[in-house]
Amino acid sequence: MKHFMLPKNPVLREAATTLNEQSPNPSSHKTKPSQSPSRRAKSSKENAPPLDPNSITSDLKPSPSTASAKLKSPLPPRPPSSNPLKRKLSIEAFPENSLSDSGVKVVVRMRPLKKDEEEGETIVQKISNNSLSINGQTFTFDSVADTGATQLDMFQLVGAPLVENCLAGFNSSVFAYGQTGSGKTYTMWGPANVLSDETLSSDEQGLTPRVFQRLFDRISEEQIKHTDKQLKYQCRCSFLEIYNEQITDLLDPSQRNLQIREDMQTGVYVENLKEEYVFTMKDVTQLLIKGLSNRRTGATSINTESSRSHSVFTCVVESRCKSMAGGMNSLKTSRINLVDLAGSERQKLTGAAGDRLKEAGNINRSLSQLGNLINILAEVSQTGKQRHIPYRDSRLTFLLQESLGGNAKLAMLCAISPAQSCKSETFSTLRFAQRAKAVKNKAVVNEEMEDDVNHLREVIRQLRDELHRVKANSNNPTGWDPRKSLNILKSLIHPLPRLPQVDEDGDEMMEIDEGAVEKLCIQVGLGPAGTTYQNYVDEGRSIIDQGTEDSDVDMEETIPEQAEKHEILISGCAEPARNNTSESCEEPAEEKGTLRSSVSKLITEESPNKMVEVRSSCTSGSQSGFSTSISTTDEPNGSQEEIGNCVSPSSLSVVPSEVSPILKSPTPSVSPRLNVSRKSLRTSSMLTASQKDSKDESKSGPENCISSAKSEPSTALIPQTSKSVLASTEHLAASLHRGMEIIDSHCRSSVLRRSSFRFSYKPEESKPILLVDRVDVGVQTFPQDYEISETVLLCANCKTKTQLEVKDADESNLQLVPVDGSESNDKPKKQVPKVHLIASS
Ligand SMILES: Nc1ncnc2c1ncn2[C@@H]1O[C@H](COP(=O)(O)OP(=O)(O)OP(=O)(O)O)[C@@H](O)[C@H]1O
Repeated sequence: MKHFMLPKNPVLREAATTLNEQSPNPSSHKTKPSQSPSRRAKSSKENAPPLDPNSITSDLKPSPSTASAKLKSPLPPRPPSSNPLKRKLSIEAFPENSLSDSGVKVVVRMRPLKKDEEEGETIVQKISNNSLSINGQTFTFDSVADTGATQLDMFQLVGAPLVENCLAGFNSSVFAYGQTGSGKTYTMWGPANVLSDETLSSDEQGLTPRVFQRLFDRISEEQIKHTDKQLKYQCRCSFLEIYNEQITDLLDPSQRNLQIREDMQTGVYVENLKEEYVFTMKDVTQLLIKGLSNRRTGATSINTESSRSHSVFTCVVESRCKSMAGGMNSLKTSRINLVDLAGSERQKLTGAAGDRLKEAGNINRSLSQLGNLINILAEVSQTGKQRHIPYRDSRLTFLLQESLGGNAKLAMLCAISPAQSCKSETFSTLRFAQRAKAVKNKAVVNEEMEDDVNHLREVIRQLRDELHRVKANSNNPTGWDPRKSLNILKSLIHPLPRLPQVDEDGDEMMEIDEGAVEKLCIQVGLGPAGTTYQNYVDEGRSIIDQGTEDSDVDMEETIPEQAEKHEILISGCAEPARNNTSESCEEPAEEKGTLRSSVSKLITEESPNKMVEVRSSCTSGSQSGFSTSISTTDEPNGSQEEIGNCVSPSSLSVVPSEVSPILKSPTPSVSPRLNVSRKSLRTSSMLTASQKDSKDESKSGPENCISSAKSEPSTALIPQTSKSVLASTEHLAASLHRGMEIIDSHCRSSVLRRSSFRFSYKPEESKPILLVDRVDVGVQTFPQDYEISETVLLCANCKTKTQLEVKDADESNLQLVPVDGSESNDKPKKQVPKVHLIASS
């Protein structure tokens, strides 16, 4: 039979002998692109039926060489657990009424005896419409068609429901399974000489042409019925075969060894498989004739035109309509898979040799893998146990996986022979059919509503947000995200143009465009790029430092290097006080550490070439506030250079650069460092000298720090007064904003700018802050309507306050500070005493 396959493609015939020698490596086989992306096959997971392992001769069962071949099989790489989720989601995404917990429909068809078999005994008897017996053993299925069943009967049993399922939006598949010569091809396609009969006048028309005739009839009916919905259908078909584990496009036989691909959106598909749009029965018939004529067949002792490959005819049916209710568009997509498997055969029976033997081995192997898959699916369906489903065992099962236990309604058409000679094979087929009957698929209506799309987008957005939040918290238990804070800080620096926002959710290391920040600083008018950049960095760091008050246990390690680098250190209070402050601010260690770490990271990422030191200090005083001082040291050619700018109106300090009191402190402090720094940057927060003066100087110390903190719990800018301040980035950012306003104000009013500055913030009830005499160091950043009352020098070590007498300072304790505030080496510099200069009112 199969005389419709007359014009065998010579290319394929030739290829049949060479394909086995080709490497299965996908990269080694080029395929030309498909006609258009829209025509590219996206045949989702398609299905195929299994083979009873019992029917396979032992010499054809999987062997080590088989396993090796399997490893070489160029199936797409296994996605990282995304597929199960995808499948799960795709099923759960549908409303319950669109779900169909459908078992596999099994129909057994018994072909008539052949002439050479007629003398023998018929071993199979039909008992009822759904049961039969063989050698006294009864099998029950969904339907049993005996030898008198017609092609139309088979269509009514299998084809008609398939069409209705398809129009409802379900994927629908039919697999023809059975031993060679049992009538699979006859049932699926019908004889070739009647295939071209578009009127289906021949009783021998196969299932497939009948299905499409019915499909087109029903489409017409539906369109007439739903004209108000503007119902439109589109069908596109493809036809392929799997021969010796290689895929060939039967509609374009030059496309051989096609590769199976898989992605999240389209599922499993065959790359470069040709798809043809069909609009009439004639279109389909032409495709069937063309494809079947290209299918590989061969003569065996049982079947003169035995199919030597698995063939899969796929039609994707899309329907679009407008819902009357909301005018939303609806898109239903269903896939029809019509699969004619190659027949299993016992080599002893068929006497296969040469190519036939090799083909038989591949056929049996893939059918065996299919049978194994069915066994597992049946077990899972019956017991509910979770098991690995070996879809990747073969091209067949991988390609057809959606139909096997997945999103499809599946009908298994099992063809058997009643001949005595086929008894063993028939038993195997019936057992396979029994197992297939136990498999439960989860078919869903593949419909997308416009509203659904929008809803899913929103869900995705929310999930993404949640994921980002969790990721951020996993890295930072306090929830404080330096990236987020950086963005907030950037956005708060008014009136700066917004800097490019940092991806707060990115996994990669945050890299700050130093140039961009520098540019930003220039734009805001904070002074020369180099120094203002550092100021900018210090702003955030200082404010954060206010909240952390934590310490760096690595302080000791930083001392030698810092000493060598002639850094300028401006700090707010003397060492003991600072140290005590760090210890007395009663910050939770965890918060301190975390925040400190985050801040350090932020700063060091922004300023990788600068050593940054953050210090906080508090002083006693009822008028609490904070001031931030920033110092920058550049050390070109080893020359000592200091740049000190104090924006604070009332505090100014210069500390010795060689060994700063802070560095000497054995108590925790912060010294986040990256790389071998050529610059150092330190910030210490402190109360203004005027505030300090309001209290007894002798009370400055840890106790006063604590008391101050406790006495001013409502002062927003006193970090040590509330833990919430630590956790609130916005709060810190607000502090920065306030500070920046002050800076802005200063920038507008001040004639001079310096390379470093200090700014302070005080509650309204605090005393007026007086400007400090700049001398050569620092710069005042407050409006000039303040008057300097006095200048006091406070020793960084002993905290004693004295009148500033630069000339008395020990020359060895002098540092060079650029007068104009720039970092340039060319700028004039002036020696200043390396001691804290604190201006107090
Ligand atoms: N129900 C039937 N009525 C009449 N003839 C049939 C029927 N079933 C099968 N035949 C005939 O039996 C022969 C084998 O059928 P067919 O080629 O369809 O078997 P097959 O299962 O496809 O075999 P293979 O697996 O080797 O391809 C053909 O000549 C076919 O015409």
